Amino acid sequence: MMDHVSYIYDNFKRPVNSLRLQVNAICNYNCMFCHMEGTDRNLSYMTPDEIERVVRVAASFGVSRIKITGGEPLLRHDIIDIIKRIKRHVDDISMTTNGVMLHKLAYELKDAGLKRINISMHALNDNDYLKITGNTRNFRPDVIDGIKSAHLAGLEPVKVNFVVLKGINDDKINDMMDFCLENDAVLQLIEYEAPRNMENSYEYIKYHVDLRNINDDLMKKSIEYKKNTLHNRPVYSIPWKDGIVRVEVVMPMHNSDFCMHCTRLRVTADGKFKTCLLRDNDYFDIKSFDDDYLRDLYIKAVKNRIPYWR
Ligand SMILES: Nc1nc2c(ncn2[C@@H]2O[C@H](COP(=O)(O)OP(=O)(O)OP(=O)(O)O)[C@@H](O)[C@H]2O)c(=O)[nH]1
Ligand SMILES: C[S@@+](CC[C@H](N)C(=O)[O-])C[C@H]1O[C@@H](n2cnc3c(N)ncnc32)[C@H](O)[C@@H]1O
Ligand code: SF4
Ligand code: SF4
Repeated sequence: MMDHVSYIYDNFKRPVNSLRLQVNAICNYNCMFCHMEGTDRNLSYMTPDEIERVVRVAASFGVSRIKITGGEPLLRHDIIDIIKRIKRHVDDISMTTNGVMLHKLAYELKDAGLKRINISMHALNDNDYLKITGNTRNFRPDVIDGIKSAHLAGLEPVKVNFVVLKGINDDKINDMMDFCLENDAVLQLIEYEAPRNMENSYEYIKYHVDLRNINDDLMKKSIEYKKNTLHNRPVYSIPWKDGIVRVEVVMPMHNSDFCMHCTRLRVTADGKFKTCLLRDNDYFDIKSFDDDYLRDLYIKAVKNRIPYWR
């Protein structure tokens, strides 16, 4: 573990203290809104050793948080090995998953070094869940088992990701607050996001909900208000039924404050640094996993980061 290392700053005074690591770009779902972390679906992947080399170099520049994502990260048969290797260099390891495989893996993930987990579940009824995830087989009960197993295994906090979609689930936020209260989870309300060139698409206009009004309403109801330093995202504590539920709101669209607090560099499944989710011309190909080469490329990528919404 590296102590007292200084971060590399980009030219907008943003330090990079975390990596968003896409460990694959395949998935057992086909969600109607999926951005695939700004990549295409493809079969590429880095080996656990290659991932460890990238993480070691990032840690040497002060990176202390790793977010594991995909595709669906739990489809990798070697995910436990990957986490164990990351853990040698970084403590705060989290994952975002659709949760289908989680009930089988939660304890192993925790033992390997995973600290916390975000589980995507965008509907509480089967029809909407199948429609959103593009599936014919219903894994929603497995996902709920996964949420419960994550708690039992000690992955804390458990967050439930909920992308708000007009006409599909935007009237279900209260139900999700009930669910999160019952399951001791943080509800993460997420605005459907897209790059500028997709904002006028039929799909986007049809389903996008601006979360600002919902956010204002939550703020009024809250008794405590904190910030997730990443993106300066608001986290509210809201008295709800017989308890208190925490709700985080992710409002990335046209939000310059969100981008000014973006402190992560991305790594794609096919071995590239990527400076921004919404850009498509910002890749730095990791052609060699040699330390010196990786260090130079890492610095180059960080220095090329530009806030998307300004
Ligand atoms: N525009 C943009 N959206 C992001 C970025 N990182 C995450 N998101 C979106 O934020 C939502 C939540 O992402 P998660 O992977 O669950 O969580 P996280 O952003 O890593 O943060 P934590 O909840 O603190 O672990 C998803 O819809 C992501 O697409 C980013 O750097 N830029
Ligand atoms: C790309 S997925 C990868 C991890 C995993 N497969 C999952 O779905 O949780 C990461 C997160 O981004 C969210 N997401 C995907 N496309 C999105 C979009 N266009 N707008 C907002 N969030 C999106 C997903 O719901 C999920 O919470
Ligand atoms: S589960 Fe995740 S990666 Fe898979 S399609 Fe849905 S959002 Fe995309
Ligand atoms: S600059 Fe903005 S859009 Fe790009 S990755 Fe960071 S927060 Fe996301």
